[in-house]
Amino acid sequence: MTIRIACLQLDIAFGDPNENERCAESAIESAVKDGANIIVLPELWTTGYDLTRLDEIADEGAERAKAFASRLAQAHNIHLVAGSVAKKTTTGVTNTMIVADRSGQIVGEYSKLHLFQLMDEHLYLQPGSSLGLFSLDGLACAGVICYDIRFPEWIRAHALAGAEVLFVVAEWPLPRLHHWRTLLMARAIENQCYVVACNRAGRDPNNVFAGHSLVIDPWGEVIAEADEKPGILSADIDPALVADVRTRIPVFADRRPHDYETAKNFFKTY
Ligand SMILES: NC(=O)CCC(=O)C(=O)O
Repeated sequence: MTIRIACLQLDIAFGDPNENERCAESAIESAVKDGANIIVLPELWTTGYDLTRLDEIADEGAERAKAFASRLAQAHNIHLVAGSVAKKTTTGVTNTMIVADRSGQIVGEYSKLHLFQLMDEHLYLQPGSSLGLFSLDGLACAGVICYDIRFPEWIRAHALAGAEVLFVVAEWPLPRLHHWRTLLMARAIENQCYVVACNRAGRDPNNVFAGHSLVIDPWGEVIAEADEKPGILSADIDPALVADVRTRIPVFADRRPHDYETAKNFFKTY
């Protein structure tokens, strides 16, 4: 059975949660009309990278984003991988992904583990400390955020737990478009999973963003790719393909973790 995915490649109004919610809701309605079962939003889609104003605009406990995701998921009977938002906590602000299932339950919450210094995240945000695993109608899913895709061992931990679909939400700048496409394809091929990657479009005061949201199958084939403009990228995925590819080339069964450990200390002996 196929599942229709829609990535909402939005342009994000800098530091304006009200305007961004309005745009996201209207894009969600369009994707629903097109038959989407799972809808994905980009990274920090309510505020953008307006990090100097987080005191004012970050979402207390991500409660507003959770209410938004829960209401729309239930109203439209869809799963909503509601991108990430700046979540205010007692120990600082995190870059946190929220996932609501079709019943309106919040079934996933993951805070970005690897903070991206080139965009000053380490100055304003706290890293998370938990895995990004969740389940949607029995489909084993993982969610990661932008820079996280440069850490294959982090994605592997999710694949080893059984993830069949990796959702990536991002604000990835245009100058590194080549890295974005190549890293996403590599993560799909090495983990033999679907990769659904939703990037933002447009620009902010510091960056021009790449767009090019992608859906890649477990064989590494790009089945849908957006251009750089705002829009909705739709694709149908077939979860049965994951088991098929994993049977054809049994990468997981052929792993030799014990031997990988021995490499760690090799040069320390000199
Ligand atoms: N928002 C991000 O994490 C951007 C990551 C990025 O641009 C990269 O090159 O990595």
